[in-house]
Amino acid sequence: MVLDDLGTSLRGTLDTLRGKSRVTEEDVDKVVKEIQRSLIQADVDIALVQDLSSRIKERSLEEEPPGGTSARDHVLKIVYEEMVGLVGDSTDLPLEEQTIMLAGLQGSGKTTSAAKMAWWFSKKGLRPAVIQTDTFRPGAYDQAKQMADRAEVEYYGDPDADDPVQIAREGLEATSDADVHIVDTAGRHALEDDLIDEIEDIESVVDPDRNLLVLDAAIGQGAKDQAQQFDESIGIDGVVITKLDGTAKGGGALTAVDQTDSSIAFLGTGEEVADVERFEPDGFISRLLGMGDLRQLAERVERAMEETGQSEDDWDPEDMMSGSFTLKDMQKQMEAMNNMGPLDQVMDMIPGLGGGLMDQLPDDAMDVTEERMRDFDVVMDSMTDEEMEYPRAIGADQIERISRGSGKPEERVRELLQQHKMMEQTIKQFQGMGDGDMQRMMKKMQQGGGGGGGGMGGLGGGGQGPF
Ligand SMILES: Nc1nc2c(ncn2[C@@H]2O[C@H](COP(=O)(O)OP(=O)(O)OP(=O)(O)O)[C@@H](O)[C@H]2O)c(=O)[nH]1
Repeated sequence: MVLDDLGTSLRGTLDTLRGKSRVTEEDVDKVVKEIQRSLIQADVDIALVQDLSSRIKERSLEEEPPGGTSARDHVLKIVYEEMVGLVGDSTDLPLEEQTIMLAGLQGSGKTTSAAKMAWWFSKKGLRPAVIQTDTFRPGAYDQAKQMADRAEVEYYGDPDADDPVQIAREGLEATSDADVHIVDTAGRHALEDDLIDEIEDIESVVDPDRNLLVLDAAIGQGAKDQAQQFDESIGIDGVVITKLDGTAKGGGALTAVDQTDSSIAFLGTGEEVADVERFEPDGFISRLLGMGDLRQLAERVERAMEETGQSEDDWDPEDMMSGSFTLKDMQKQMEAMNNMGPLDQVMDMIPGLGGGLMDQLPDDAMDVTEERMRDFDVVMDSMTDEEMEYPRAIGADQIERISRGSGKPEERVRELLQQHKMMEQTIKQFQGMGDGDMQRMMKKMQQGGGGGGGGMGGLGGGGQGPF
């Protein structure tokens, strides 16, 4: 993820401010240096970095922290606000009828992003259609069709046609019952004149409400020229940054946003249709700084529940808080959790778990955890209903039988029981709390994760369950 190590290094530096009530110039210099180092490593334009640094420095030293705010929280709040300012607002995308055209170089992730965005709009209750106008790359038609099928959205393309403008025109007609049209265009190795001519022709037929530039996060400063040319030709309203799962960069995309005076619309975090996030500056920066992102977490939980066929009512945290927590509950949660995406991405969204705690784990710890979760699932399938309901009553003989039945070592069965016990205890701590207590607890978790001054923008909403 972009700027991955910023949260950790910054937290280390900010921790040196603990206990201080005022910041000195030297303190702020240290913080600013950390930020500069991370941003430059992530390919953010030097001029942008310098601007940001001087604003953080100036504000930290000149602004008077509100009474009772520690020096650490004062600086963190300013860093947070300035970073949110650096990434800018999210591209305005009303949930209504519209046509979006995608532009970008070959391999930037346009086709994948078209399907992901269509999937995203469909989850918001709209009826999207993807129109593939790429006649240049063999296989583009099939790839786009497969992705659209996976996203379960309407698709139009014509593998035999060679005029993209005609495909666009026919595609819009053929999908006239859809309300969101996403038009994918051909890419090239580099920006060639014929690509620009082609995209301008398609644009004049499609008459899109928004043009989004799709950029690979690893692009670096080359993004600047590309963004400028596309902007001059068709006008860019927003940027989709793809492949954020595979790089610690992403700064080039920020340059493109700056260059086109636009904003970020979506983030791509994997190859599957569901690996997409609507860009939300406050949540994104919170996560980056290790403060979690409850809004994204809540959205993933909601989707995961939909996929497992559970409704909010089946999984009401209040219910779980008042009753006993059985292995059946644990299995349900694990299933939902699996549907939420890679564990490390999910963990980053949990206040108090993002950044710091994760960084202390060895690199393969998450793989081990995912593997272990799969094993737990197999182990649970070998248990009787009664064992699932009353795991505390499981004795040595039963452990041996379950181990044999599941083909997993006894050690795994014990680990599962141990894990269940720990979760049950966590839930007990939550039990009996009123809403206000719950909020205080959430706030505390945020602060524990380096969040400092509570109430920072956008961290409302609620994660559910103890994971
Ligand atoms: N890991 C990861 N891979 C991605 C992401 N988005 C796209 N890809 C992969 O990047 C490769 C190129 O993506 P495409 O969607 O085909 O790119 P394109 O811009 O349509 O390419 P052209 O049609 O050739 O212009 C594919 O292998 C995708 O699976 C992402 O967010 N994460």
